[in-house]
Amino acid sequence: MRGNLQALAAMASKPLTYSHYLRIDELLALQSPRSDGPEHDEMLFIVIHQVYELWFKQLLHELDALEQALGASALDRALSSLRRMLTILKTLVSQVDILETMTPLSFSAFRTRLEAASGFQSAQFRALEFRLGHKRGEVLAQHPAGSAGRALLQQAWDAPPLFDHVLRSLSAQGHAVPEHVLRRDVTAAYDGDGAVQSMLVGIYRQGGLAAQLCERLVDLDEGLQEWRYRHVKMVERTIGTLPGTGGSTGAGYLRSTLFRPLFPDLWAIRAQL
Ligand code: HEM
Ligand SMILES: N[C@@H](CC(=O)c1ccccc1NC=O)C(=O)O
Repeated sequence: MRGNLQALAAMASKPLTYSHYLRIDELLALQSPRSDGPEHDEMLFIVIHQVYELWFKQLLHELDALEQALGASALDRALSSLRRMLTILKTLVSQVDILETMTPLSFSAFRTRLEAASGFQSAQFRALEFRLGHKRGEVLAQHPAGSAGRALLQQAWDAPPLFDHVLRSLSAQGHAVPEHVLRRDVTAAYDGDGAVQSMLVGIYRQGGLAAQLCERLVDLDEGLQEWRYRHVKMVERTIGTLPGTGGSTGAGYLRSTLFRPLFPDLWAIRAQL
């Protein structure tokens, strides 16, 4: 207790600086290349992944605000949160360009030091997938019980995905969302519903903020698919047909993850609009 008081007194006496507020010294000490030398490009590899994880953290933070706005049927706030998420997603896609300045030769010079580490193990990416509705039990099980990643994923697993928050908000605003969809098991996959699609067609024809919300959700779905596509092309040019360090077939596996929509109803109705 006395130590805390002394630390607080010391903080109170010193003026707050950029470095102190942002804990820059700690942040810049977090890049630990493992290769001999070390290989110049390993620093880029580490930095870009850490930047991705900070943006994943921000996307999850914005998702909290989006879901809160939907719960209050405050569609203007919901659209602001979505606009920010979409802009972050564009940055995540464009960041792939930076990593593509690394040649296959540079990457292969330190790739063995990555051992079995892989993006497969990104708990925040998987939490984002769960919160956006792409829940898979086997992914949850891949993260050790008691780990921070497992706790994050369990919370995301139990929570209603974004589209359920959208449907509950639309229902609260008087739109005809079927009861069986509102009461569905939120840990189960959702493959779309005809009555929901009819309701959405009505929303589009009515226009307004609810229609804009649906269009931004399509942008979000497309944006994540865009990142997956860029990641596949980067993998193809960097390791070709080599298997992944995470045990997958590599690019072949990643190609199989493309084109799975997060919000199937919004894609199913395009021809009716
Ligand atoms: C040279 C760069 C990269 C290569 C060669 C690469 C390769 C791979 C491969 C082969 C996989 C399949 C799993 C495995 O067997 O390992 C994978 C998965 C993944 N990688 Fe990368 N990756 C690279 C960069 C990145 C970056 C910068 C991120 C950003 C966080 C990232 C995030 C992920 C994620 C989230 C998965 C799981 C995808 C899924 O299962 O849908 N990767 N990566
Ligand atoms: N799975 C990648 C290795 C890799 O890219 C990676 C390794 C450690 C931490 C994050 C990574 N990024 C994506 O998988 C590979 O097979 O080369």
